[in-house]
Amino acid sequence: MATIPILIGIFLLLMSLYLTLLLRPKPVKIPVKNRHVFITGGSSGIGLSLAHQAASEGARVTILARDPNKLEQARDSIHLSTGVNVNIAIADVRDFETLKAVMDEADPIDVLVCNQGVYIGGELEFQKMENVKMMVHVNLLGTLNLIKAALPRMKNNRKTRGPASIALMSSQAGQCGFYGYTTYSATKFGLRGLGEALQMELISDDIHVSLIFPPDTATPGLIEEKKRRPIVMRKIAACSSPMTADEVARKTLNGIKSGTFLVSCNFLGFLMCLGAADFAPQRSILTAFAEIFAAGFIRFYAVAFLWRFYEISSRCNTNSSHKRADGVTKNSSELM
Ligand SMILES: NC(=O)C1=CN([C@@H]2O[C@H](COP(=O)(O)OP(=O)(O)OC[C@H]3O[C@@H](n4cnc5c(N)ncnc54)[C@H](OP(=O)(O)O)[C@@H]3O)[C@@H](O)[C@H]2O)C=CC1
Ligand SMILES: CCCCCCCCCCCCCCCC(=O)[C@@H](N)CO
Repeated sequence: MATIPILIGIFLLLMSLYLTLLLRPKPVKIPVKNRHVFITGGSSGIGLSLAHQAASEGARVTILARDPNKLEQARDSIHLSTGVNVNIAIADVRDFETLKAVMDEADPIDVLVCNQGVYIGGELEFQKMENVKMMVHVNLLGTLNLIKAALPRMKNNRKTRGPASIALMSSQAGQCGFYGYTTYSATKFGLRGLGEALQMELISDDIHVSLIFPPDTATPGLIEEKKRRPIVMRKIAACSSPMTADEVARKTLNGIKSGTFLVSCNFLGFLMCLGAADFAPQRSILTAFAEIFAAGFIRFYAVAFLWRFYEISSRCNTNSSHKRADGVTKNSSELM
């Protein structure tokens, strides 16, 4: 009878050995103190909270966005609460040449956080093509622009400067495609492919990629989004409660510092990451263990969530007059 626990013990031991030998990349610690942390979309919401936290941990911080007034307000608020002066950079991430000029002028970057992002809600059918293109351009191409502009100087003298990080701000809508998020989800799922490939390209340069998957987060961006959110998505979003920008920024900074590839922000997000590990690089034996053993159970749980999401979608949409009567639902993007 004692043979079963012994067999289980041997199995777990072999599994640990397998993971210890094979898991890549190796664990890493990425400090932020006295290092240059460059945050796009750093004048508002999650990016602004992150800038506050990085500055208070002794990082040299630069925030980038388009609106100079918002950037200056952000700089003043960070100075007021931390006593630290952050640098500001004015650029649109869609403009590669300006980004290149900004990156060539700034101190070489140790931690690049590609956090800028836009969401214009609504069903694809009713969305203006210019808004579809704008989301792809800012969220996905903008991130590629940033990385391409920053990389040459990030790689320089890396051996003497220690490990670096590139963090990509995805979303839980980059793990599950939600109603009203066709384009946005495409851009945020796109960041996952980008991140996996980039990590493989940059591992020998000691540059480590993190992908962050926040749920709804109380920011100026979310306030705007909620004004036009399709009713189906309002009901789906009610399945999980919003986090504060400070909480998400804390998870982001911890994820960056530990070189974690898939960074979740709340418990449901943690389950989503465990269940969708696929080919994500993994450094932690414990998490790899959990991914291997939890995947099936999480799929079981996810099926129940999907059942609920599809119930909501078909109940709200079977009566098309109801849909049309709700201006927010049907004409969401036409309002833009
Ligand atoms: N809030 C939420 O519920 C969630 C947000 N996210 C993601 O987190 C990130 C931050 O979101 P949140 O804090 O809500 O954002 P906000 O809308 O509050 O702020 C967006 C920031 O991005 C900047 N920005 C927008 N467009 C550009 C551009 N073309 N070039 C440069 N900067 C730009 C804005 O400044 P300016 O307009 O001056 O350029 C601003 O600083 C986004 O990528 C978002 O998709 C993910 C999950 C949930
Ligand atoms: C086992 C798995 C369970 C999964 C359940 C998940 C329930 C999540 C509800 C909706 C979350 C919406 C996130 C989008 C946030 C976002 O990116 C926008 N706010 C952009 O501004």
